Amino acid sequence: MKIAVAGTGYVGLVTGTCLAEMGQTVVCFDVQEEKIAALQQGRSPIYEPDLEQLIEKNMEAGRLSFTAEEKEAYGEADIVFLAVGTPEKEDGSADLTYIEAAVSSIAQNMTKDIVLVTKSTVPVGTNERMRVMIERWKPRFLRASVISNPEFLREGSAIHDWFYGDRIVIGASEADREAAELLIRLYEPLGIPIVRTDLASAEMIKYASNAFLATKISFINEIANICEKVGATIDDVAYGIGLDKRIGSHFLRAGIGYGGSCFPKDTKALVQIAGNVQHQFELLEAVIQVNNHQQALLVEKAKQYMSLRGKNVALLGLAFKPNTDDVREAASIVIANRLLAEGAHVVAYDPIATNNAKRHLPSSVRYARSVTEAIRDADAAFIVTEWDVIKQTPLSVFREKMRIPIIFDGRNCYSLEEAKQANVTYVSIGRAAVVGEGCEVKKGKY
Ligand SMILES: NC(=O)c1ccc[n+]([C@@H]2O[C@H](COP(=O)([O-])OP(=O)(O)OC[C@H]3O[C@@H](n4cnc5c(N)ncnc54)[C@H](O)[C@@H]3O)[C@@H](O)[C@H]2O)c1
Ligand SMILES: O=c1ccn([C@@H]2O[C@H](COP(=O)(O)OP(=O)(O)O[C@H]3O[C@H](CO)[C@@H](O)[C@H](O)[C@H]3O)[C@@H](O)[C@H]2O)c(=O)[nH]1
Repeated sequence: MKIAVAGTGYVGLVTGTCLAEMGQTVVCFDVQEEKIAALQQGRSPIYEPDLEQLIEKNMEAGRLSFTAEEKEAYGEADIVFLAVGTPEKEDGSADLTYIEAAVSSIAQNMTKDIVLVTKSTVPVGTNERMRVMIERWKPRFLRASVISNPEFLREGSAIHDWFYGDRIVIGASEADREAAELLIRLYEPLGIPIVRTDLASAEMIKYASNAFLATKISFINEIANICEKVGATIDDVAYGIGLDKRIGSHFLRAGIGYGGSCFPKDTKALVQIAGNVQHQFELLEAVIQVNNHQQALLVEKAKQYMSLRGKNVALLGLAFKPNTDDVREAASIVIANRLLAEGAHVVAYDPIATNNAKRHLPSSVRYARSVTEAIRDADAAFIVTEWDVIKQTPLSVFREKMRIPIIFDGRNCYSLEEAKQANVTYVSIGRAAVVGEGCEVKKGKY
């Protein structure tokens, strides 16, 4: 059996590589020739733990290959996994241009009956429309089945998530029952529970999952903001809530809001999907609004302590979360722009994401090669991503290196006890501020 994968972003690369690791023969195609050229030399265009080693291993075993030729990818393929991007349009709805282009190319280049498996996140109804499209464009004597198989991987732990996911969702219409069974057999060795649905329900499971997780984050962030005002501590509150099994302890880390290539776009797309059927999704609209507010919160907090004009500010962490080089919709972009608008000089540090960040952040941001270089003589430090290398830097180092040791921590990397012992001014999320001696900065005084 030959498997083709369309798109070599996170989802395409992880899908192709992990299927090869499971013993399948896989060829991955992308329209970006430079990505394919790098991959053909065993180099991953993205930073994802363990991915490059697995790519190399499976290329050497002859199970995994990469091509920029559509014919080579789709000709003779039995199954095609579709993993192209579905970015956000200006109105928040999903842009399906890449999906349509890929379906058209698959239809023109297929030489056997195929099962088209949609991994990309697409609005409810898209797979049904894809069935119609491919039916119209493919050779008449061949058959194409369409399956919705949304992906739930998290960046930074994508390989683990493939092999140990909580569930696999397979949506298919009655007419494509055999194709769904083929896919179920392909996934069976993983031993992961399989949820078998119709096309629309599978598409909805993906959006509803992301929207629910985003809701949990905005909820805990709102609780954190109230905690600060009533003298409660968010760490204890989140722990106390999470022990209730009906709530669960995951996704209750308060911070500077969610970012990344999925939650921001998928929440907006679901508001649009609901709007298209005259349903105003008020709860999700509020989740999005809370998140926008939360991403800007750290700068607003800093302004209560100091004027940022002319200050040297260290921005620690640029990726939207640790263990990825992805900067899409990261809070660092909002924070850097706001700091610059307040007149601060920004020196940024990220262990992996700097090259990507340069494409997203204003050109006046300067870059350091280490935490200590970024905080040297700084007037304030903003912690934006909880990379190990950042959160393992003792606060005593901040005290020693900074001109005035004041830290605005958007990820609650340190305990209040550590902050007191290090004698720094430490402002975090949902917790009381710690004010160190010699850095009692107050509004308008600094
Ligand atoms: N990134 C994630 O963590 C994640 C997780 C689950 C689901 N998803 C969803 O999966 C989809 C892909 O996400 P991603 O982050 O991997 O995207 P990405 O932007 O990293 O990569 C998409 C790739 O598709 C390629 N492409 C565009 N048009 C093509 C075409 N016609 N043929 C072949 N390749 C083409 C692009 O060149 C790019 O390399 C999106 O719908 C996303 O919402 C992403
Ligand atoms: O308690 C938490 C958990 C996460 N986050 C933030 O939420 C964002 C998203 O984090 P995460 O979900 O770990 O990363 P993604 O790689 O974006 O994965 C999400 O989006 C993917 C794309 O749809 C889905 O496949 C995954 O299941 C879903 O978790 C990041 O900015 C995190 O910092 C918090 O602020 N608090």
